[in-house]
Amino acid sequence: MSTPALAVSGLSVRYEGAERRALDEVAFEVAPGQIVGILGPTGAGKSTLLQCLSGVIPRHEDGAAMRGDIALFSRPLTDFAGLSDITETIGLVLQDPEVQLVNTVVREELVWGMENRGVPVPEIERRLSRAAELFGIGDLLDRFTHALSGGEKQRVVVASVFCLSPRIMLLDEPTSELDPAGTEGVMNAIRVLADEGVTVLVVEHKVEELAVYADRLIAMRQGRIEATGTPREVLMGTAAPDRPQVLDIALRLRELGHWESELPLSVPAAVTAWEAMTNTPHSDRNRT
Ligand SMILES: Nc1ncnc2c1ncn2[C@@H]1O[C@H](COP(=O)(O)OP(=O)(O)OP(=O)(O)O)[C@@H](O)[C@H]1O
Repeated sequence: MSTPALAVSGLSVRYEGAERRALDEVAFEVAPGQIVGILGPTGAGKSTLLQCLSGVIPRHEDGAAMRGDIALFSRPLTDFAGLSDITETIGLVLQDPEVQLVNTVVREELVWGMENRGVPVPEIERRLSRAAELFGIGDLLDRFTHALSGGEKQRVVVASVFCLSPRIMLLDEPTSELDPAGTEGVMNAIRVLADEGVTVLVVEHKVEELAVYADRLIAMRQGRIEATGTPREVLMGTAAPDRPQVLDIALRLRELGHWESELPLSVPAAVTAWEAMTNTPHSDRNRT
């Protein structure tokens, strides 16, 4: 691999008074421009991992003892002067968007971080209109942040981190409050950014979406990495915490001798495979 965007080794965290480690000897690398999906049941350590990668632990979390090494583009995290220095490279979107919204109006929310960084006005305007287009928030720019729905808040928070133009984005369940269309919109935007070279780590419970959009998955349990690889490798393996329902159905059909094609990880892939197997276009089946 060329210089990894992220390199983690021997990363362990124990919260004060906790019986077990929240992270236990975690190690992995991520290439620039990849989307890595992080899966795992509640308490697996996913959020703790993102907080370590963004320097929140240990710098802003006294109650967590951390050891191990993290490097962003080969630069050890310990070499960064402070959180504001780290956020030049890495942007974190927390699980709860309320915590991250600090301005009254959406446009101010998107602009203030750029102004604080001294981004020139024409560039602020450019990023603002790109964010509005990518995350579908053009009609929200003049709304009060407190009056947005949960899903709207999530899109605004992701867009405001995008506006800071980080090389790595860490997203903690960025679509938990979004409907299927909103989820697809955010995932598509993430794909566009990754294709432009931004590295994205996204914690998600929506496994079908991860199967489609992620280049790699990391499956965690009890602070450890249980499996890592392509979505197919991880979701077909025994360590997968969840499987897309469509994959389970196709597996069952295969056992019964009714599914000859490659096993699908998403509904569109299943439809395409079904069309090929039955020689029946999906739209025709809808009409009959
Ligand atoms: N601030 C904290 N103080 C003490 N223990 C914590 C703290 N934050 C997390 N933990 C514990 O660390 C472990 C990992 O938590 P973490 O939030 O990282 O898991 P997660 O995989 O993100 O879970 P979820 O999917 O529910 O968000 C859990 O046992 C949790 O109770």
